[in-house]
Amino acid sequence: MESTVTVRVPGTTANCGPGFDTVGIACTIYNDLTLTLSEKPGFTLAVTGEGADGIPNNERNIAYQAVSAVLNKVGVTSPGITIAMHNNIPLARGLGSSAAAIVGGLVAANAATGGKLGKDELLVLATALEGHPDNVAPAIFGGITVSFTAGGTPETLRFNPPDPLRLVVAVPDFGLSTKAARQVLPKTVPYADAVFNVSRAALLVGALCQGRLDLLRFALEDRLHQPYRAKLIPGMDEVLAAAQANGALGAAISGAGPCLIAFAHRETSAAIGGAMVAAFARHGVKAASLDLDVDNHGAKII
Ligand SMILES: Nc1ncnc2c1ncn2[C@@H]1O[C@H](COP(=O)(O)OP(=O)(O)O)[C@@H](O)[C@H]1O
Ligand SMILES: N[C@@H](CCOP(=O)(O)O)C(=O)O
Repeated sequence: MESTVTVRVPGTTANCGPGFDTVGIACTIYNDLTLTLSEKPGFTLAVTGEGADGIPNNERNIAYQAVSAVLNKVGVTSPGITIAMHNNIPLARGLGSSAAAIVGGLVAANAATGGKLGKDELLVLATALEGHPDNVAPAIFGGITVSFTAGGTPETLRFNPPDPLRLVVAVPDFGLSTKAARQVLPKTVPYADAVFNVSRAALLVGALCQGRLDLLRFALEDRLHQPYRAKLIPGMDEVLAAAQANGALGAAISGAGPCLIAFAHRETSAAIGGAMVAAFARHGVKAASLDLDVDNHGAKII
């Protein structure tokens, strides 16, 4: 019997300043993945769109690994596996392309085998493949997620964004793998910096829940990862300052970077995007801007 499923998965912005490896938001930029399971033996994988040339089309592909993880978990063997992906999320920029590929594979395989796994179980598989839960959680659940591990099991608290919240992303023309951006982080941080981040992360969640967008300029401040990653993103401080000077509610690195993201009201978003791109240009970095909303659905079958 043949089963074909297409899944649309949102990109995600993780950390949101102080919420390192914890807070994530789904954004209105999407990758599509079509999976066919069949009795006819064979494996094919094709990728189009963003970064297609550099993505493996064999068993090393993380979307294929995600499909396999679900088949193993539910005890299904499929002689034939065909995967076709179309990417709109830029690769290795800090918008969760790897999480989207993983979640696309998991959700498609789960649907194609009768939907035996719930979203919580998909979160466990996705976190194991991605290594941290903050992108995969909003990619699965949509909205804003606060993820944590309890007794070794990743879990997430999901809530809707305050209305209206616009996400303006400056996307540089160079890639930075999350792995490389994690290697510059220190093993320990000063106690005062940890306390600073606890205050900001708690404020971030409170401000987003209460719609206190005026507090985001403080709530997006971070001392755990951004200061260390600044050397990987030319002009980072100036780009963040340009966003703020042009009306941003607050600004931060998106994920592990190099994208920088400003939280904004709709009416100021165009000016903020232009100012961020211009500030990158002053540091010799070509960039483009994306004007996104929060995606409230997460991955869905289309
Ligand atoms: N559609 C895809 N299929 C398979 N692998 C992908 C796909 N999209 C991204 N990846 C993998 O994820 C890597 C980028 O992940 P990462 O460094 O975490 O950055 P980000 O998730 O911020 O884009 C790519 O180099 C590629 O190996
Ligand atoms: N918490 C992670 C988030 C990585 O997000 P990505 O979109 O860059 O993959 C980190 O900061 O390393």
